Amino acid sequence: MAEIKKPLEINDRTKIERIGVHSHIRGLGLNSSLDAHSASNGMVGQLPARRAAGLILQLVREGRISGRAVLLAGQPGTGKTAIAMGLAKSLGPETPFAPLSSSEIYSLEFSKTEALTQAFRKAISVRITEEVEIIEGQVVKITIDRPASGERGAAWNTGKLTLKTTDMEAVFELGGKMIEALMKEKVQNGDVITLDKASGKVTNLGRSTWTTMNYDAVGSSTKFVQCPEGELQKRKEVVQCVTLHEIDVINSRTQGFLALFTGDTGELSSEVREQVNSKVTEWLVGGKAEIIPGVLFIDEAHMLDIECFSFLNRALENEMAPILVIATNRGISNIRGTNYRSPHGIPADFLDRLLIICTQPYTEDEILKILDIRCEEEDVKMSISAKGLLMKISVETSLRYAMHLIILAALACQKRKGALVERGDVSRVYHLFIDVKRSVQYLTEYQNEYMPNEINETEAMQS
Ligand SMILES: Nc1ncnc2c1ncn2[C@@H]1O[C@H](COP(=O)(O)OP(=O)(O)OP(=O)(O)O)[C@@H](O)[C@H]1O
Repeated sequence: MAEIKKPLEINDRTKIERIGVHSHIRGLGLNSSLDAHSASNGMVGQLPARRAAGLILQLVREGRISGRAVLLAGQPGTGKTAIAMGLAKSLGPETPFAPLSSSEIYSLEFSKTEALTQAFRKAISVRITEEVEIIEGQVVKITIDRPASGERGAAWNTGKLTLKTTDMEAVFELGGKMIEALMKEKVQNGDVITLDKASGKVTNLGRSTWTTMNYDAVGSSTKFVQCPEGELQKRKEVVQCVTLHEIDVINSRTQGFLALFTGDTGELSSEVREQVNSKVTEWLVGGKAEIIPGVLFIDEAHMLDIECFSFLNRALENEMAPILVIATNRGISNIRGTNYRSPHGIPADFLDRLLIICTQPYTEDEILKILDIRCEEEDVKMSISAKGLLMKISVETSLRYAMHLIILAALACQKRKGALVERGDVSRVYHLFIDVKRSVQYLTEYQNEYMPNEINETEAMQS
């Protein structure tokens, strides 16, 4: 591999915010001395677990995390994933957080170890500082030559760009790609722009303060910048943060840059990874880069098998390893693929290296507060007595089930043209959608009415 390529602009991906099950979680809700507020940042209760997660956050921030692994253990719906999300939100934009559910490891496209290796490398960022050559100036004039054929829709291939600083002015020839980049950035006379000479990337920095005197009125959102001084061509220090996985994908001949967007990376060769590692080490030694280990979160950890645990054990020994946070709601159960029983379905030697954080069931007050936050998040106005009923349902069934009923009750309310969700709306949807307990009860009652399956028939024959 001649040269290791770094991805450009990959951190510019637009995030689409949806109302998801954890969208109300905005952080761990801790104060500056890492004590947990009873309700803050969308997080309610679980004070010891949140405090413990706060200490992990501190370790990550101080970079003292190599080889550490944390287990979040607790009953279903007690906020293990919510705490991991809170941790992720508190990390800051440069620290990577790679979430993974154990079931994603078992794929036909790649081996378990490949899936885990990719996940590990998604949780390690490299901050690269380098000097690039740029052209920076205020646009005086853009001339684009009409296509010779005069055909409508024919591409504009050539043109000229005049740029100036406070000290000089120069004209640059434009090619088709550069014209496209200028159009994409909506560059017009009077804007201050930079052109990256290596990649051809155009950045529109804003309107030059000089233009206000010469051009028409501008909108209130317009950003003003000074007209650059000195030479048009200069060297500038730029900082990029990319994960090791992103560098791997870009340097993998078979995958290429677009795979980052489709997520269709397939197996990456260990050769590419070795070359990327040695290049990154070179950058580190030369002071051009810095490693930022982040957090790898694996949910449903009881679904990992003995090979995965042995891989994780070894991967954690690596000095570049991120912090590993795993979560499970299982008690004593079989280690996947074996007949051995073990706490949480996790082998004893692996358990021994974990810091264990336990989550506890919620009190009625805490459930009420969480439901309140969810109503706000889903923009649902609900009466106090309806919330009380929802809380009772949550105690009898589960927090998740009660949370699902919020939007359903709001729809029932909308249907009767009500302004406030009332007890009756909650009760109506409670009877329309059954929870797990009632589903099991129903199944036991009507078991014989269902189609028999193969296992039942075989079992019946054996007995
Ligand atoms: N302490 C909390 N504060 C605010 N919201 C919470 C809290 N705990 C749980 N929730 C919310 O309740 C729902 C269920 O919680 P979560 O998925 O985190 O539970 P879990 O322990 O990971 O469950 P499981 O073991 O079934 O995976 C989620 O929508 C979560 O955001």
